[in-house]
Amino acid sequence: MTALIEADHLTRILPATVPVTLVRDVSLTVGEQEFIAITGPSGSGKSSLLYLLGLLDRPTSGILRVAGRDTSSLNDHALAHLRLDMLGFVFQFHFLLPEFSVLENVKLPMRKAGHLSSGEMRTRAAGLLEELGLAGHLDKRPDQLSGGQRQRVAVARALANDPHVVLADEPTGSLDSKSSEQVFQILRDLVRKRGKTVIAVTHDMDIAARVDRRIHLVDGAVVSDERVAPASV
Ligand SMILES: Nc1ncnc2c1ncn2[C@@H]1O[C@H](COP(=O)(O)OP(=O)(O)OP(=O)(O)O)[C@@H](O)[C@H]1O
Repeated sequence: MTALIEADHLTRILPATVPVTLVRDVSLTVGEQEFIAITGPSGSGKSSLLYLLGLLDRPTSGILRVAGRDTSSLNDHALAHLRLDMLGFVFQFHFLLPEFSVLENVKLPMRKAGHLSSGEMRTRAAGLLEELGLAGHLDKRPDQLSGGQRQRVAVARALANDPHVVLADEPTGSLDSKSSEQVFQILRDLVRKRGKTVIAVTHDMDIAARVDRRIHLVDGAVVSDERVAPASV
């Protein structure tokens, strides 16, 4: 298994009068084409761990390697580039820019990465949106779409730079059951059909039951890391 992300005794402590341990001594390896759920009670550190794995936060101690690179030695600029090249994010709330069109929102991470021409960005963004069933909505603004459609735009944006790993924080948390199922199927297809790795923080037991690996946290620590046979649905 090629390791995409390797966490070695990661701990994240929030400095305060009484320091808060968000993530406690977590070691794990994430490989290619894995479909992973991070589960655990509210406040168990799921989002905090996702942010560390996604290079949105730095550990207090421990080593995090992404694509074999020790991230502790990287400055913020290098970290941002590694993030743009390797990782895509989907959050519970879509965080699309309201004043930009759907197409522009998906082009934004491509602009930041700076690898493509304007025409290439447009073609790629439109292609992703079409694949996600949003062909007729390219020029709309996010507030003209339903919640499920907005979340699909957020998935397209996460895929903008063709990342190896998509990290999702409660991706279905604000959706009705039909839209949740659609987003689940899209995430599953990213793994099955596009060979991506997906790591999703979720409270949704229906989703957690259908992934290939479940990492369960309690009080910031991994209490179980269970691989299951890939589900057919
Ligand atoms: N900036 C902060 N300041 C103080 N406490 C924080 C901060 N960020 C997180 N925490 C606390 O750290 C713990 C872990 O938070 P985190 O959001 O990672 O948990 P979670 O498992 O994702 O929770 P939830 O399921 O409710 O979203 C919680 O007790 C939270 O209240």
